[in-house]
Amino acid sequence: MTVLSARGLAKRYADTPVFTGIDLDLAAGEIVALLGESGSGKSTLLNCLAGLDEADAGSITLAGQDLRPLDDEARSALRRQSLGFIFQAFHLLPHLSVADNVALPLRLLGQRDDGRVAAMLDAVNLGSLAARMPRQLSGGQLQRVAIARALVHRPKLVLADEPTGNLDARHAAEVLDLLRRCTHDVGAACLLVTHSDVAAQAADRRLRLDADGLHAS
Ligand SMILES: Nc1ncnc2c1ncn2[C@@H]1O[C@H](COP(=O)(O)OP(=O)(O)OP(=O)(O)O)[C@@H](O)[C@H]1O
Repeated sequence: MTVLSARGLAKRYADTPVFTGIDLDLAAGEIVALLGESGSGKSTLLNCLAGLDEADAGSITLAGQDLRPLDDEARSALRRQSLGFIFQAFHLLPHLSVADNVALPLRLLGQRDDGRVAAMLDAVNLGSLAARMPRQLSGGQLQRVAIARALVHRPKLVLADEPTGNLDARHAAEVLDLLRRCTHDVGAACLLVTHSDVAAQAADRRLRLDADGLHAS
């Protein structure tokens, strides 16, 4: 089942084109690595898919819904429901506990499910740290909280921007393994921006972004 379909996506900043003619399909259950040189536009593409930035041209169909005819509010609602985002710098809220950070996507959907939050924390091996504050965790632990938060509402699509960029090899492998397992468990598709060969090889397939567009790698 196709979770995300993008056609003809293009983005430029002032006079500088970042990418053009991007077509992309992601199926439920697959992890796809997005590779490319620094500055090739990987983060920009991810942000456009997530609605954090706006493409200048093209269409995006997410969970069967074409985003174009939707107003801002409907787009945001669909993205809240269907999307999980993992940032390189974690982006946890410092004044909320680990459990409350993980519960956030559910709260934004008007839901409360303490059992689901606890199960997600167990899935990333952080069950015993639920009451801690983010400043009391290591980098690898923070990234695992971010994975739990991105998946707690069972999104159809997970976008991860260099989720292992800040971690040493052992913790990076652990986080990738968790991401793969959790993504498969919730049946999501995952697009993973990475500079790491190990992460790229762990993906189901690899795409490379360059000046000519997006190619199988
Ligand atoms: N807000 C912005 N305004 C102008 N130019 C931008 C903006 N954001 C990104 N760019 C430019 O767009 C291009 C793509 O940037 P982007 O961050 O998407 O690349 P990337 O492939 O993710 O790079 P890296 O691997 O280094 O993170 C770069 O040339 C960058 O300078």
